Amino acid sequence: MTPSARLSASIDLLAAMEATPRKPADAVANSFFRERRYIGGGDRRAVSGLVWDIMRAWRRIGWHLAEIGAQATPRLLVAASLVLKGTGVEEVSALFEEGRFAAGALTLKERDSVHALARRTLDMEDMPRAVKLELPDWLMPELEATFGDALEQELAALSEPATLDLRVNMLRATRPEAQKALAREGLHAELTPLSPWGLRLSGRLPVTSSTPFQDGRVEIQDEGSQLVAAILGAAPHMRVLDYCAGAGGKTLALAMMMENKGHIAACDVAEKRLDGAVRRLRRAGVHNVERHLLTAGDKWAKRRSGSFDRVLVDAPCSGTGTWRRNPDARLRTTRQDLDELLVKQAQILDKAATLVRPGGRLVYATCSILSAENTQQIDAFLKRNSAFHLVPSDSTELPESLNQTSMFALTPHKNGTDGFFAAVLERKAEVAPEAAAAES
Ligand SMILES: C[S@@+](CC[C@H](N)C(=O)[O-])C[C@H]1O[C@@H](n2cnc3c(N)ncnc32)[C@H](O)[C@@H]1O
Repeated sequence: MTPSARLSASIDLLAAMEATPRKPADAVANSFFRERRYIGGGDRRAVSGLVWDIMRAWRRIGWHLAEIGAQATPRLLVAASLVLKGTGVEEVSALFEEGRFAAGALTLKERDSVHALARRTLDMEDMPRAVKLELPDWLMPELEATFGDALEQELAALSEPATLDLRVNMLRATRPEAQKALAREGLHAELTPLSPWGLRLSGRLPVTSSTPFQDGRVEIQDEGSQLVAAILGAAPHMRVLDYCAGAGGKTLALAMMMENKGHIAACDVAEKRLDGAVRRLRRAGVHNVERHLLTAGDKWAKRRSGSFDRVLVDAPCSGTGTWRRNPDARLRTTRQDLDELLVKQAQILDKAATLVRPGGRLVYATCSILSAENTQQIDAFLKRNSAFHLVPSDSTELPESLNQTSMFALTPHKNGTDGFFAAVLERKAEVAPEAAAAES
């Protein structure tokens, strides 16, 4: 593709995103490229790179365009993004050339806007704080309360592109073995500093076509997500429930911790997601997992009440901890979305708690950085459920810095992971009748 054809494809992709504002940008991009198989890998990466850069600067570019009285059309967003990041006006105009597959020349009005932007830079002193930080206005107080003075640093780290983390499947290989196997295919990975199973690649590399991925020695999983699985402390022969299992990302890690021994029930309300786990479980050589689709009026949970040693609630959440990967979500999340999620999380937590055996443990986790979804949910749960209390994790797989912690809130800035929260709760053992009588 010529540089102008790449701009043209970027403009089309932005228009497709604008047409489906509630759909995650990566889902729109996937269908966009599926329908245009003629766009090769290098071009696809260049087009996505440009569009993702624009999304990371969405409010700031929009603010500049509003300041000069221009409309934020996909064409102007692309042109403005280039100019505001220092590309000369003439160079940008030349990129918008005529020709088959090209972006087409800038109109007179567009040229005027580009000229008006020439004296500006992406970040300006007089921008409102929420614009500078690429946040919806309503989220500012939430995040100020969570991060205080560290807000700028935390959000800057959440704007950086994410690393690509892998979890080595110890059922199939050790970390050094997997690392060597990847290196033989040109994929150079470092050990992750916190997870004992993690490898880190920098940049978007074609991992899924590599042999170690295809034969189940490695799985894509952020280091923070690996630590959420680790904090549960699942061990061989336990009965474990992954209540919001989705496509099984954490189920796979739990099965590995259990050395494929014991039983895992992986539940979810979304059939398609749960189906997505089948191939991954097979590839990883996991065979101690039963999948169960939760439906209204289902007796499954009732029959298993109080029967699990460990229960993981990887709750549906705002996903604010994964903004590095989904920069569009930063501006798509609404106050109403959050309010609905808070209700849902509390309901799921209460339901999942009934499945924990006396003396058993429940881990509540989110990939959110908002205290409303994290510590505040735990505080409220403990007030509603006096049978539970916070306890230090008994996992032997946590790094020293998190050893025996009862709660963590990881962030890209502090830990180099996605933002993840986890809290360990224990259901108090039932007091035996004789003991109760002696106490009274
Ligand atoms: C954060 S995702 C889980 C990701 C998954 N654990 C993983 O590691 O790949 C949250 C999941 O909760 C599921 N969910 C939503 N409402 C639920 C409910 N009422 N009960 C159980 N699962 C629910 C969603 O379908 C979604 O798959």
